[in-house]
Amino acid sequence: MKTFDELYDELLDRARTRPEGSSTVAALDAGIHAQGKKIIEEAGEVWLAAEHESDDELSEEISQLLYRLQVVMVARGLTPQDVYRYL
Ligand SMILES: N=c1c2ncn([C@@H]3O[C@H](COP(=O)(O)OP(=O)(O)OP(=O)(O)O)[C@@H](O)[C@H]3O)c2ncn1[C@@H]1O[C@H](COP(=O)(O)O)[C@@H](O)[C@H]1O
Repeated sequence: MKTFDELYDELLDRARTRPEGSSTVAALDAGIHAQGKKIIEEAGEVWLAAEHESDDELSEEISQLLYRLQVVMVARGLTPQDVYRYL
């Protein structure tokens, strides 16, 4: 179990250390266009899960969307604080 901020710190560390087999390193290397497509894909899955699936399945889809948003944050050099100031 981890918080949004803890996941962000983990992804930042992956970007810096580039460990073998990291999904995050692969996603960062794929570029902003591919990262954006993943956001759209996961957002669609959240929508479908909200209409048709269980709370557990919806929670998992939301976690994947949060992850994909964080990949773009890391790629663009945004911190959680950059985002929180608009909440
Ligand atoms: N929370 C996530 C996470 N959510 C989703 N994903 C990635 O998204 C994939 C699932 O998304 P899809 O439904 O698109 O699956 P897919 O179509 O089969 O995947 P692709 O073929 O498109 O890669 C997973 O296989 C992961 O590659 C994640 N990858 C990593 N994390 C967390 O990020 C941290 C760093 O992970 P690594 O960079 O892999 O070390 C760890 O805490 C992980 O738990």
